[in-house]
Amino acid sequence: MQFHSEVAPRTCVDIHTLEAVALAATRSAAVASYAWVGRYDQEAADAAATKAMREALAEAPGRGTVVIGEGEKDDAPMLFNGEIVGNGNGPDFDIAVDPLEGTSFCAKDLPGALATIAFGEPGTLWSPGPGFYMDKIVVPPQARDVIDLDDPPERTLVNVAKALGKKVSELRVVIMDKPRHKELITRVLQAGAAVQTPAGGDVGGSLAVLLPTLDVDLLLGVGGTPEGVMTAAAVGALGGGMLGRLAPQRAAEADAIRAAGMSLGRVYNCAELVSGDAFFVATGISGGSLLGRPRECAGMTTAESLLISRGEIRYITHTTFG
Ligand SMILES: O=P(O)(O)OC[C@H]1O[C@](O)(COP(=O)(O)O)[C@@H](O)[C@@H]1O
Ligand SMILES: [Mn+2]
Repeated sequence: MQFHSEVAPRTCVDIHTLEAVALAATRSAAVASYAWVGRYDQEAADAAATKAMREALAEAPGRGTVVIGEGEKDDAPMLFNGEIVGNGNGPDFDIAVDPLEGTSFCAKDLPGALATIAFGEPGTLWSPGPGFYMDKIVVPPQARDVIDLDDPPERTLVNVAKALGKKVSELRVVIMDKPRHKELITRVLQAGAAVQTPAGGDVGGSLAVLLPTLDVDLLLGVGGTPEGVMTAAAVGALGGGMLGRLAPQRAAEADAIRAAGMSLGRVYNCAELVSGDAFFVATGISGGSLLGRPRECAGMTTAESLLISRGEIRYITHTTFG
């Protein structure tokens, strides 16, 4: 599989080259922000991750467009929406980045902070415009055809349980522990399912749904739009199911979405959030069940990453010397 360049002479760069760039980018971001783990300085950690990821992406063969970064929400000066990355010698590609996903986990030295990126062919990554938040459902492949964002959670649980060959009481649902999810958590518990309620990090929560080794069955609730698009790259590559709908959390956000001519009611499926070939890469920053934290020892730095691409998950432990 190749991402093609539209410039003449037509060039092709093997997808593995872009995967290597993506891995270098998340690894650099993870190692840079690891220096800030447990230092209670979210901004410094975010800035270090973003700067390192941006420098690594400058080496990418081709011309990448940052379709979504965290720029607008976090007022970040780098890797903002529309920024062009890469050395220009190669294909066009789109990226969605979150150099430090789980900023507060990093600042407080809690598990779950990740450096993340998704690469897609040009025009394939959905742009949420001024929408910062979206309602999401993420399920494994077996349940991809039974989800509906308009269903009440009780019905979703029944349908997903059936598709997974389980009872509702055997389901475990990831829902971020946010005030907006109080009622949702109560209803899921009353329906008989168990919940896992991390303080944040719905990319990691969604990955856990997709990975057979981690004991969760679906993710529900409202999280960030950048995180939603990156999640969709991973979900789509593995054939899982995902639905999303903009869910503004403030009147100004809703107004901006309407002013941009976007629909507040529209439900996007995974193939609409990421509409072509794409891959997803993450590197661990603060450790946890998904990926360990970077380790430095005797002049060597080791980082743990995963790459999700076209039906496979690869775990990469990478050690650099010097
Ligand atoms: O904390 P909020 O404002 O509800 O936003 C939810 C989003 O924030 C996160 O928990 C953390 O994201 P950042 O560290 O990039 O801010 C995401 O996983 C989630 O989608
Ligand atoms: Mn994030």
